[in-house]
Amino acid sequence: MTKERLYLFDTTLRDGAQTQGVDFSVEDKRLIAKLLDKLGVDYVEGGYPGANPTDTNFFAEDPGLKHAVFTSFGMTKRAGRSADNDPGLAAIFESAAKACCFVAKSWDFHVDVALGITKEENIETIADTVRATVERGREAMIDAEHFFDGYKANPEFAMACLKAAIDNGARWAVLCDTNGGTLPHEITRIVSEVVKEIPGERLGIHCHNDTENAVANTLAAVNAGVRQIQGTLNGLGERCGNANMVSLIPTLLLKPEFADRFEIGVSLDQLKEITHVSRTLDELLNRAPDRYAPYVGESAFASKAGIHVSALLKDPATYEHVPPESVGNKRRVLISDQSGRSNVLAQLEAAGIDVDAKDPRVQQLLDEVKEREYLGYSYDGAEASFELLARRALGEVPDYFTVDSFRVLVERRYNAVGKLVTVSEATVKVRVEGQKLISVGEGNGPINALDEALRKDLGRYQSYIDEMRLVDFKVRILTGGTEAVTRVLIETADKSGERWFTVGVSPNIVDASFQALLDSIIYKLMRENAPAPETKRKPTLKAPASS
Ligand SMILES: CC(=O)SCCNC(=O)CCNC(=O)[C@H](O)C(C)(C)COP(=O)(O)OP(=O)(O)OC[C@H]1O[C@@H](n2cnc3c(N)ncnc32)[C@H](O)[C@@H]1OP(=O)(O)O
Ligand SMILES: CC(=O)C(=O)O
Repeated sequence: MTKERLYLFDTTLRDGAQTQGVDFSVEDKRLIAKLLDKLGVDYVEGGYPGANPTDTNFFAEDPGLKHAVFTSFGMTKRAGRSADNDPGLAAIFESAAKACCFVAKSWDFHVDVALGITKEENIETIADTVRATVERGREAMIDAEHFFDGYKANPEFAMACLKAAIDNGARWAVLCDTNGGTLPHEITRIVSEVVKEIPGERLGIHCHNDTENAVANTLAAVNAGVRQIQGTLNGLGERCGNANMVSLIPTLLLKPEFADRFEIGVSLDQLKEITHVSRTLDELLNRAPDRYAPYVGESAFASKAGIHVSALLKDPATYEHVPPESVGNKRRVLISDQSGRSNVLAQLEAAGIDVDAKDPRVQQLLDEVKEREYLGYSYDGAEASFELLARRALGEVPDYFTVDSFRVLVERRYNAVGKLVTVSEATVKVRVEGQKLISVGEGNGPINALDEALRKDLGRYQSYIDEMRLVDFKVRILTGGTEAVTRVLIETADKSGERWFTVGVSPNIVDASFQALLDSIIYKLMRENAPAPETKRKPTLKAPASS
């Protein structure tokens, strides 16, 4: 069966820039455009030339896309003036864009209230704008704004707007659910009616996510006949965002209902880049990646429940809807009080710890995890602390150094220029192979000061930890066992980009933080194969008697 072509139109750089808190520079735009091009999307809509200096500059040069069509956005010409005389259109036509996508009103209520013109004038603005674009040798298309609301209110007018574009040479008329309130069954019904008059290969879909149905609505529109999909990376976009390309692309390529019928510009090899693309965008925007994002989130293939893990290890298909590698993601097995022996074995194997499945220490370790979780520890987000717990149980963690004591002072005082300041100072006394070391650290808070002091001088181990940095620090007060305790989760990173998570629990926040900081340093020393001191630590769990 020959497959039909579906076209992907990415609007991260335009609708995505309409996300609260998102602000792209020209350089960001160039980088993302290249990323999208490499991924294999068909159109990269880069913004609105003439609307602001960033977009005008971005459109001044061709970004050198190899596959995607460089596309501008803009509104149709103002009523009452010709397309040749419209300054908004002039800026778009001066740009390096090869295709132009115009937002066109298709809801009579909007024509009346927002534009204050007649329906006939609106149709004429669409027709003239498209004609002028085609005359200049550019590919023209319209985003029929509020199409679904417009169709419900006045289907004849909504259809006339689409036809004004198509009849004057637009390659695409894109049906927009601008307010994002349309539901999948309505999309199916309306698109099925539209394709009776305009062929699906001239129609696109643009859905907003205000009822969390943008992806579902997009797929419903494809099933009903449209052949262009608009969306954004990570679902960025006005208000609640747009249809998420990062969810749509894997669905189109991996789900037989779509993969067997359609072809897209992204290959299965390119699909393996999608996790990287999604995280690169977050990195660029300084946003924490959504851990729970379908396909690409860190938790998308993370299994926690013992019953899941036990089956997953027999065959991943038991609990995975697609293989994580297909989207460049990874399988993760979590450890917690929801675990069984299978979780422990999988984690040990992932950490490179060789233990026989029948070794009684596996059950002992599981019991210890459950007991510690009851006391307030949480290992499903602190894999480095779990690995240390396991290796300590097996006697594999050297006593690199010993902390004799620490002290933290918090002082509020007037400084030399008479300003009231709160300063924190920490002193840590450690012993490294018999050598006593005392370090003092200052910080904007007690934990920061403690971290500074602890990592200031570890003697022969200092070079291994020089490039560590504390990335995140989360505190929760909870009831551990029967007492109120503080749980501190610390994320640490090093220069290579590796990140690891450790946990500490205590009724005292400084003590809990200190435990997590210590775990973080010891984990790093262990990963770096730092030389062990002469004396080896005894296992905390007894090895089985040899037979
Ligand atoms: C559905 C969408 O997401 S559309 C998103 C469009 N993107 C943006 O708005 C972001 C960039 N926009 C901008 O920088 C500015 O809005 C500009 C430069 C485009 C226009 O700025 P201004 O001229 O100051 O107008 P302002 O933003 O206040 O109002 C929009 C004007 O466009 C008119 N307009 C809106 N849609 C259309 C359309 N499809 N065709 C013609 N005119 C339109 C409105 O009636 C309004 O006109 P008015 O000022 O005569 O009332
Ligand atoms: C064009 C567009 O972004 C919309 O109608 O939502």
